[in-house]
Amino acid sequence: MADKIKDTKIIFVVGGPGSGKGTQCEKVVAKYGYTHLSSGDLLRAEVASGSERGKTLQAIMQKGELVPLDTVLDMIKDAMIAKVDVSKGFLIDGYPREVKQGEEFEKKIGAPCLLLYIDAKGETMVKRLMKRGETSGRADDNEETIKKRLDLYYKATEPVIAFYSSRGIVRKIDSELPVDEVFGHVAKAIDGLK
Ligand SMILES: Nc1ccn([C@@H]2O[C@H](COP(=O)(O)OP(=O)(O)OP(=O)(O)O)[C@@H](O)[C@H]2O)c(=O)n1
Ligand SMILES: Nc1nc2c(ncn2[C@@H]2O[C@H](COP(=O)(O)OP(=O)(O)O)[C@@H](O)[C@H]2O)c(=O)[nH]1
Ligand SMILES: [Mg+2]
Repeated sequence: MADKIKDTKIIFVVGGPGSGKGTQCEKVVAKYGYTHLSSGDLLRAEVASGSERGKTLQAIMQKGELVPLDTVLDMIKDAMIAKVDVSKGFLIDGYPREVKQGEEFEKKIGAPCLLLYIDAKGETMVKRLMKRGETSGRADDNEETIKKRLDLYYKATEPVIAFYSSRGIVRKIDSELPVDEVFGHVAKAIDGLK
């Protein structure tokens, strides 16, 4: 894995729940052909499979808590291995959720060259998630779980941004703007990569 991943760009996409990570990642895929791996989607796929492990995961996600680190990391790693030969770059969406997740990722997989920090106000995120909840069918898009996810984001995930800022790889993206303008800034950050 380590030698194969060397020439592949790894981009962490970090932001609160409902900040617009998934929306922007889709646009990056369309323009740059990167591989999009959403840690939340990988977990939801496991839940949908109906496996025993999926049942355990579902209970944790329903509460808005973090699933065990190794579970998510193994899923991301397997998905990366499956694509590494054909991928120009990886968008790792919704990961790391805490500094420890980032450290373990780097030990087992490799270092990110960029962290896209998708930033929106708390009230904006809540509004978007309540709207998304009307159609998403996601068990965690409800008022109570949204509040827990937001609290956990501020407590556990924001420190991730400070951690990578000191390395100079964080680009803060204002996600209050219309989607296409947000993407303009995302594209600039990616174009700036060597
Ligand atoms: N690295 C991760 C990613 C996700 N989760 C679990 O999966 C849930 C959903 O994750 P995700 O889809 O990334 O949700 P949000 O951050 O709310 O963002 P989005 O709305 O983009 O899906 C989280 O609340 C959490 O329980 C986790 O534990 N660890
Ligand atoms: N107005 C506006 N809505 C957005 C923007 N980005 C995402 N949304 C909406 O906000 C909701 C959450 O977006 P999503 O990409 O799922 O966010 P994620 O939780 O960070 O992956 C979706 O219903 C999107 O349609 C944006 O830049 N502007
Ligand atoms: Mg998402």
